[in-house]
Amino acid sequence: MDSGKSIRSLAVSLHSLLGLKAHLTSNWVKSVSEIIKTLPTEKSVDMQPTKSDTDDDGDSISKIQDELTVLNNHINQLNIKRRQILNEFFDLKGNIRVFCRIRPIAFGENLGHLRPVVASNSNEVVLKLMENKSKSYNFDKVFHPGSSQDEVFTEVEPIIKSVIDGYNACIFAYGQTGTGKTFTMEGSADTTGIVPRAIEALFKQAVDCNHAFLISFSMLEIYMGNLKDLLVPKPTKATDPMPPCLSIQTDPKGGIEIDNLVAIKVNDFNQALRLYRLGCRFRTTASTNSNLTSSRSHSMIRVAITCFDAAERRRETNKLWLVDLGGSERVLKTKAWGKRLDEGKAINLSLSALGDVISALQRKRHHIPYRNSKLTQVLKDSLGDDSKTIMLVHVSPKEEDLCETICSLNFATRVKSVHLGNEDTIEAKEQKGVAMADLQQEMKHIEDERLLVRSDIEKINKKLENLTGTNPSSEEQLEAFHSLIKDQLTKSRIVDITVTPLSKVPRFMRPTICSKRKSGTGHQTSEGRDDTVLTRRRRPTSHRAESVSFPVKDHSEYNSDRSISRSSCLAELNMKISADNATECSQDTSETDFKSNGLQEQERAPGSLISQKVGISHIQKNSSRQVNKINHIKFSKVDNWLHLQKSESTLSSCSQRTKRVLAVPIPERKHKTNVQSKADEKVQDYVYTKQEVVNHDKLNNHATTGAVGKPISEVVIEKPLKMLRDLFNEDSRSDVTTPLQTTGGETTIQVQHSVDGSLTGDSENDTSSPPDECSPRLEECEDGNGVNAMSTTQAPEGKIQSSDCFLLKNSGCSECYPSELYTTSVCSKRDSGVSFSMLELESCCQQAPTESNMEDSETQGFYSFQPSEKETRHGLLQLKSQRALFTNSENHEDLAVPFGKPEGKAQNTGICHVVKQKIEILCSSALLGLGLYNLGFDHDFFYGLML
Ligand SMILES: Nc1ncnc2c1ncn2[C@@H]1O[C@H](COP(=O)(O)OP(=O)(O)OP(=O)(O)O)[C@@H](O)[C@H]1O
Repeated sequence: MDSGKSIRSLAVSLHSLLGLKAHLTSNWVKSVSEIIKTLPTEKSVDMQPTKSDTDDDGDSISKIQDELTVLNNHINQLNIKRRQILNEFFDLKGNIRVFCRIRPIAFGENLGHLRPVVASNSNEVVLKLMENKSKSYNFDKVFHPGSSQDEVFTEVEPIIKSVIDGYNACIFAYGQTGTGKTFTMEGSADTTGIVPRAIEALFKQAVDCNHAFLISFSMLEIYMGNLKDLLVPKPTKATDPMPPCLSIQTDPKGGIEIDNLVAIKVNDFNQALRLYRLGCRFRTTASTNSNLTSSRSHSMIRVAITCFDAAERRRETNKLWLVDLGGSERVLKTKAWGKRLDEGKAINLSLSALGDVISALQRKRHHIPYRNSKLTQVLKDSLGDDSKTIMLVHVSPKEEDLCETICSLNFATRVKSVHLGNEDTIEAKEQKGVAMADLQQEMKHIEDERLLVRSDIEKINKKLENLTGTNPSSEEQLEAFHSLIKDQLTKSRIVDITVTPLSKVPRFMRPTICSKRKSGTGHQTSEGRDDTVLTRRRRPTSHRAESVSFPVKDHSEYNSDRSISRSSCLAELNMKISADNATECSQDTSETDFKSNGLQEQERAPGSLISQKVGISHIQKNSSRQVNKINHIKFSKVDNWLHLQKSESTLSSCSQRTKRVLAVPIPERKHKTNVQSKADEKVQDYVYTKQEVVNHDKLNNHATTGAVGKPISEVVIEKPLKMLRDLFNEDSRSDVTTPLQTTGGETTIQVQHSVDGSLTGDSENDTSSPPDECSPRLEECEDGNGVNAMSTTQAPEGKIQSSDCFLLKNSGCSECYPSELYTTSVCSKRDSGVSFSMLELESCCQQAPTESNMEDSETQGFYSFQPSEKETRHGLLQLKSQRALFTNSENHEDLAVPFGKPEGKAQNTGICHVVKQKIEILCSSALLGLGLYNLGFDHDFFYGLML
C-alpha cells in the first residue's frame, strides 16, 4: 500500500472496520495493525503529496524549482560580475590604498601659541612648515579632524566586499602614538570604529550573498616581538597553566597559519563583538607621556571566512585582518624608559619592517623581507598582490608633533607610491577617475539587479512554501541542514589534540628554555610579572578544567590551528604533577606537547553556518561535501568560551585597559654618591612633574626670570619648531634670535660626533646602535623639496635608541644610513636614554640659559651651565670632546662637574678662548685615552688642566 493511498483510504478502512466492531476478531486487530504499520510519517505526508496532487501540482512545483535554479544561477553570475568589477576598481585604485586621518585637537589640549600645521582637502595633506613654505602629500582619501567614523568606514567598506569574494584583506592603522589609531579601529562608546563596523558589514553581506559561510574570530597581539592570544587570559597565579604558545607556519601554498591560535566560530555580529571586547581587555596598554592608554603592542583581529559551495570565490577560506598597530614614537619625546623603551623599540622595529615589506611589494622586488618581523610574517599572505590592503595613517595637527607627522606621512607615501617617480599625469589621472566612476556606476546597477533577483527568489520561495507547505529559506530548513551536518559529524572520525604532560615525554624531547623563547613562549611573561614566578608554575587549578575546543583546520587553506581539549589536558596535567621537579618550565605547553586524542561530544558546537536563503535541494546537494570539510573544523561555542573567559578574568587582575603603568620607571641609583643621588632626585622630580608641553612663552619666561636651569635636553624637547625652521630654512638658522640665545658655554651635555666617535669607542653603551644592527627607516623624498626625514632607528635590546634625525637636502632623493645617524646624533646625559640630532643640539645651544638663569642653575649644583655669550657653535664643539669622558657611568658625573663650573664672562670671549678650549678638548681626550680618569683624579685635576 503506498503512503498516499493509505492516508486517503484510512478513514474508509477504519469506518468499515468500526462497522464490524461488534465482531472483534483477530482479523480485525490484524487489519488495524496493518494499517498503522503502513501509515507514512507526518513529515513524509507533508513532503510527498498524493498522487493526484502530484499530478495537479507536480508541474507547477517543478516549474517553480526550475525558476528558482535559474534565479540562483543568475545571482551567482551577478556575484561573479560584481567581483570582476570590484577587482578592476581596485586595480585602478591600487590594491594598497592609503588614507590619512588627522586627529582633532582635544578639548583642553594645551596648544599654547603653537598653531595647527596640518591642513587638508579630500586627497591632500598640506604641512605648513613655515610661513611661506609648505609641503603636500597625496593620498587616496584624507579625513580632516572633523570627519566622523561613518565617513571613514564608508571608504573602507568596499574591501569587505572583496572579503566576501574570497580575497584576503588587511586594514591597518598606523601613526604616531596618541594620534587616534585605536579610536579609529575600536571607536568609543558613542561612535564605534572600523572593527565592529567591518564585522557587522561582513555578516550583513554574507547574508545577502547566496552562499553559506562559516565565520570564525581570533584576536592576538604582537608584544615585544612575540605573539599572544588575546582570547586566552594571561595566567595570574603561579599554578595557572601557561597558554599554548603561538607559532607561525607557512603551508605549501604560501598561506599563513598560526598554530594554537584560538578561533571561535561566530554565528552573528553580536557574538563577534563580545569576543572582540573580551580581547580588548587583555591587550597590553600603558600610560606614556604621549597617551594615557597607549597601546604597547600591535593588536590583530582575524576574521576567517569559509565557504564551500561558491566556486566563483577566490579562495575557499580567506581572512580579514584588522590591525591596530602600536604607535611609532620618538624616545626623545616620550622619554620612555626601561620597559616602555623596550616596547617602543619593538614597535618601531616591526613598523620599520612593515614599511620595508610594503615598499618591496610596491616595487615588485624579487625578495620581500617578510621574515624581518613577526608582524610581517603573520600578514604575509594578506599583504601581497592577491590581497587588498588599506592603511590608515594617523597624524596630529599640532606644531610640536611636526617631526613625527613628517615621518608618518613619508612612511605612508612610501606605502602608497606604486611607482615612485612615475606619478600619473593629469590626463591619466582624469582618465582613471572616469573609469572608476564608470565602474562604480556599473557596480550600482549590478547591486540593484541583485536586489531584484533576491526579491524574486523570495517570492518564489513563498510560492513553493504554499505548494509544499515548507519554506526552503525558513529556520527549519536551516535546522535540518545543521542537524544533517551534526549527524555526519557524530558518525565521522573525530580527532582532537590534548596536552601530554611534559613529565610523560622523555627529557630529551622536552623543549629547552631557549627553544621555548625562540618559539614564542617568551611572550607569556606578562607585564609586571616576574619571570621566575612563571617558570615555577607547577599545576593548573581545577577551576580551569572546562572544555574548550581549539579549532582544527585540516583541509582548509589555513589548516594548522590545533584542537585542544583543555579539560583533558588539565586533567592529565593534574594527574601527572609527578615529580618532574628538575624541569622548571615543565608547565609550558609548547606545540611539541600535543598528541591526538578523542574529542568529547559536548565540546562540539552545532553547525554555525550563516546560511542563506537557498533551497533545500541545493543544501542537500552540497551538504555531503561540506560535511566532509566541516568535520575538520571544530569550534567552541561563543557562550561557553565567554563564560570561561569571564571566570578567568574575574579571577585575574590583569591588564584592564584602565590599568596604567608609570611612564618613566625610576632609574637605579644604587651605585651613586650622595651628591649624585641628590642631583638625580632633582632631575627625577622634574621628569615626573613635567607633563605638559611648555611653549615658547614659558621658555622665554624661564630665560628672563632666571628660572631654574633645566637640563638642556628639556629645552630641546620643548622647542621642536625652531629646530624645524632651522631645518627648512637655512637662513633662519643664522637669524634665529630668541631671548634664550646666549653664548655657548660649558655644559654637562655630551656630544657624540664623528670626531670623537673614534675616541670614545663606546658604542655599546651609547645612544645609537651600531650600523649593522640597527634598522633605520629610510624615508625617501618624493619631490625636490629637499626635506628628508628619517624616523627613529632601532637599537638592539639594551641599547639606547637614537632619535629622529633630519637631514637637509637641497635636491634629489637620498637615503640616510645609520652611520649618518651615528655621526650626527648627540646625546644628553647618557643614562637618561634621551638623544638628539645635531641640529637639535645646535638649536638648544642657541637656547642656552641667560646669565641669571645660569646663576640659579649654578646654585643647584647640578647641570649648571656656563654659557659663553656668542659662540654657540663653539660651545657645541666643546661639548663634543666631553662626550669622551662618559664612557663610565659611575665616573661621569664627577667628571662632569668641573666642566660645568662657571668660568666667568670675560674668559669666554675672543680667539684665545676658542684656542684654549680646543686645547682643553685635546687634553681631556688624551687623558681619557690614557685612562687617567680611572686613576682617581678628581675634578680639581681636570679643572686645573683647563686653567
Ligand atoms: N578622531 C578623533 N576624534 C576624537 N577623539 C580622538 C580622535 N582621535 C583620537 N582621539 C582621542 O585621542 C586620544 C588618543 O587616541 P588613541 O588612544 O586612539 O591613540 P593611539 O594612536 O591609539 O595611541 P597609541 O599608539 O599610543 O596606542 C584618545 O583619547 C582618543 O579618544
